[in-house]
Amino acid sequence: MSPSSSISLTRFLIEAEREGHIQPDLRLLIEVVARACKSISIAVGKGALGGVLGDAGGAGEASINVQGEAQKKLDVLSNDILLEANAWGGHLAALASEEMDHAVRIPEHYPRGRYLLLFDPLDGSSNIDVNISVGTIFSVLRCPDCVDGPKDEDFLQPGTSQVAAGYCTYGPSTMLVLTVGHGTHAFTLDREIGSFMLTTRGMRIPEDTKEFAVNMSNQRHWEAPMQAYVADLLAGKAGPRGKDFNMRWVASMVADVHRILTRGGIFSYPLDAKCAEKGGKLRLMYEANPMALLVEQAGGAASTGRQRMLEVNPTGLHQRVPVFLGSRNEVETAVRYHLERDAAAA
Ligand SMILES: O=P(O)(O)OC[C@H]1O[C@](O)(COP(=O)(O)O)[C@@H](O)[C@@H]1O
Ligand SMILES: [Mg+2]
Ligand SMILES: [Mg+2]
Repeated sequence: MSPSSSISLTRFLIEAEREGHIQPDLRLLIEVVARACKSISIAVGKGALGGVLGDAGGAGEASINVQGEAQKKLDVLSNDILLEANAWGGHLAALASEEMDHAVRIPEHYPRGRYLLLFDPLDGSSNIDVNISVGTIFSVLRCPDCVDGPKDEDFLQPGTSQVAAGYCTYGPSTMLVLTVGHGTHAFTLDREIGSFMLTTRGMRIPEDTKEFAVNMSNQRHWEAPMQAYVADLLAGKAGPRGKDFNMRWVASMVADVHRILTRGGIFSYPLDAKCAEKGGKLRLMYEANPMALLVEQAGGAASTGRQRMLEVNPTGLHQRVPVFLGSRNEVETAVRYHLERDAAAA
């Protein structure tokens, strides 16, 4: 990685356009999202000084989102920043957010573009108040019916249809990680000049790993294949895997996935008895699909444990799924534990 990269996000996107990887309106849309992420980064960076910590809602009354989760002030603020930045740009037909019940159409009297934008405005909400990395995740789809639509159903496209996906991580440095279907690239915000600068072109996830990320406190609630898989990881050198594994869990998907894109590993949020009714904990459209595209474009793999993530046919805007992603061989091993045990139980 060059510490003195001179390629800005803008220049990178212009090159991608010249090479025919993106259309000019998608370039502008990505620029608008990046600008919104800069504003969120400034708000996150102010912390307690900016009055942005703590729960949203009035005195003694929690504000609950469509996911049934209590919102933080920064969840609401980040959502507003993304809505405001994108609503009138002319590149979008509609937006959908983890924090909103339904998609929002661009009003008819504004120029309506041909893309759909989905986002998790603030990922890792439980970490906001303790000054640990959080992030924003986004995904871009084409609008199939921009004349009469768009409706919620127009967003229900498999992850393979994404034309762009990315995240911004608000950590020690602010980074934007992006794919437009031609590799996964990392940009670091140069706070002095206010631009995202290319710092890694073509991120590659090592195929093998000795590091896993999972919330171990859910162990007793997991399904049998996951129990067996993690038991064998924990058995280390003496066990069937023949090597010792390390564990990391930030509890911000953006931060955990960023580590995996940087040095490998497997991230999982499997099905457990607590979230089985909902289908999982993480959201397909706002979290799993964009991360799956980024990971695949970096040579990794992403699965529900039983199916390639990007091939899941969505049934709802807020659908949840089990997630396994990261180093290709390790994800394939985890999937094998599921499929073999399913077959034996059938
Ligand atoms: O608190 P848990 O169960 O470890 O879950 C952590 C997971 O939940 C999430 O925080 C969910 O995202 P939100 O903060 O956007 O709801 C992920 O980022 C993270 O991987
Ligand atoms: Mg999230
Ligand atoms: Mg969120």
